Amino acid sequence: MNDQVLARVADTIAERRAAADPGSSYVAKLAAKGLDAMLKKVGEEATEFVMAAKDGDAQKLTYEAADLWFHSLLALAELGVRPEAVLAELARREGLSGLAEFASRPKE
Ligand SMILES: N=c1c2ncn([C@@H]3O[C@H](COP(=O)(O)OP(=O)(O)OP(=O)(O)O)[C@@H](O)[C@H]3O)c2ncn1[C@@H]1O[C@H](COP(=O)(O)O)[C@@H](O)[C@H]1O
Repeated sequence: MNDQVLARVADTIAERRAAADPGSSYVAKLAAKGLDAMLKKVGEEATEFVMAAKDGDAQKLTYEAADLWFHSLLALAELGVRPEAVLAELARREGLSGLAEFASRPKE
């Protein structure tokens, strides 16, 4: 286990999106349904993450976080964003501190 896991899962997602059978591949099944279906799953998994956190169940929280990250990777892939870009943004923020420095970030 190392920090290449996100990149490897993104590579697998790209392979499955390109070639896999929606009948046997979960990635291909959601890719066939499109972005809205992926975003619906992200919302559901985020809710399950919050419920696990409120329960204080660390094992379930870990499981739900993995579900949330995975479905986020699916949505990122649909929009052509690699996890390396997200990790680079987190790394950039390591050099920032305090409200003033974060004020320059893109607004919703
Ligand atoms: N990490 C995951 C992963 N995490 C979760 N899931 C799927 O996401 C689902 C989670 O959704 P839910 O908990 O809501 O369960 P569900 O009700 O069965 O799901 P739905 O019916 O709502 O779709 C699980 O049932 C799994 O099928 C995943 N499916 C795939 N991966 C990765 O993607 C790779 C390719 O998978 P396939 O495309 O299936 O070959 C795998 O080798 C893994 O690395």
